[in-house]
Amino acid sequence: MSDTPETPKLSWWRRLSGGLKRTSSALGTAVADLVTKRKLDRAMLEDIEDVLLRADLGTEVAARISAAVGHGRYDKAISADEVKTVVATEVEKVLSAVAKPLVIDTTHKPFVILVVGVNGSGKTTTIGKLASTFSAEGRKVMLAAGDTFRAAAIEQLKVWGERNKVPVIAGAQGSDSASLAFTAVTAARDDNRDVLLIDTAGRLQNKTELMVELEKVVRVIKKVDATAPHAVLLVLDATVGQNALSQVEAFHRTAGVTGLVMTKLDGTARGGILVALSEKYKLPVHFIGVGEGIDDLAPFTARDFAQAIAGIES
Ligand SMILES: Nc1nc2c(ncn2[C@@H]2O[C@H](COP(=O)(O)OP(=O)(O)OP(=O)(O)O)[C@@H](O)[C@H]2O)c(=O)[nH]1
Repeated sequence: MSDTPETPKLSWWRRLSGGLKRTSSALGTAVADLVTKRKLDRAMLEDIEDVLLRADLGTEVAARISAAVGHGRYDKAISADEVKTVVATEVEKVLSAVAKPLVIDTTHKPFVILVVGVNGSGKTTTIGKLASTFSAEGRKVMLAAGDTFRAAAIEQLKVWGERNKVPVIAGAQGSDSASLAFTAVTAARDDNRDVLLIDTAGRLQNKTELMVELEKVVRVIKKVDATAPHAVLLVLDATVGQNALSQVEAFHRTAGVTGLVMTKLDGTARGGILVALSEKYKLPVHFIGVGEGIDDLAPFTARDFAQAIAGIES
């Protein structure tokens, strides 16, 4: 037995492919059942398309994959591995178009990043991880506890601030989040910070109120710097599946989302939805979260994700 520690890359891949196992196993088993002892025909392709839809890949991508599987293979035997390879190839094509790093434009000081998403999606944790990443790059970071609705969210952000040794601008629970954002952008500018990460509420009394508040936060930030926020990151929980589509719709309309972060890809994720929403909205995907720890945020790479979904060893 080897006691060589796993490389970060390997342990990260293991968690991603493990998290997407539910999707990849279901897909692998269903495809194997369909192709065994049969030659490819229209009915088989329709069945394959259904399997892909159940994996949350969306109608357009499912149709495209099934057409690619059929291409030149009618009346021939096909293996499950061949189908998986086509799935990985087609999914990678969709994701390659959106896999983009988050670029910090240093002409903005501070570069203001507003982090939005529903309650529990992983906003605060992602901010903590991003603060660590940016600090390691030598940037001066500041955090703002804009989720003034929940006392625990404020405390949680303070803990991440201490862990990263970066200042946190926070108010009392129930205080106005837009005015907190105003204070934070001003403080970050006065303190010559490179990056300001602003947390926001994921839940208020109702969805309309949440969106109204978010609009106000954006409006007020612009009073300090008309070009801000410079990035609006929507944090999506990979376990919610189809629900992610309506979240993208709502937050994009309200806050002008510039990029996505998908979290909880280490658990029992339903990551296929990232393919469907990449096809539909074409928003950049910057990072994925594969755990609760400070280092468990990785830049998004199309190939790894596509192979993990298809259940192909990287
Ligand atoms: N397994 C796993 N858990 C995560 C990941 N990201 C966040 N979490 C956990 O998900 C839970 C919710 O995360 P938060 O960061 O508090 O989510 P939030 O969006 O800020 O939630 P509110 O503050 O309630 O609006 C916490 O228990 C986190 O530790 C991830 O990538 N993987």
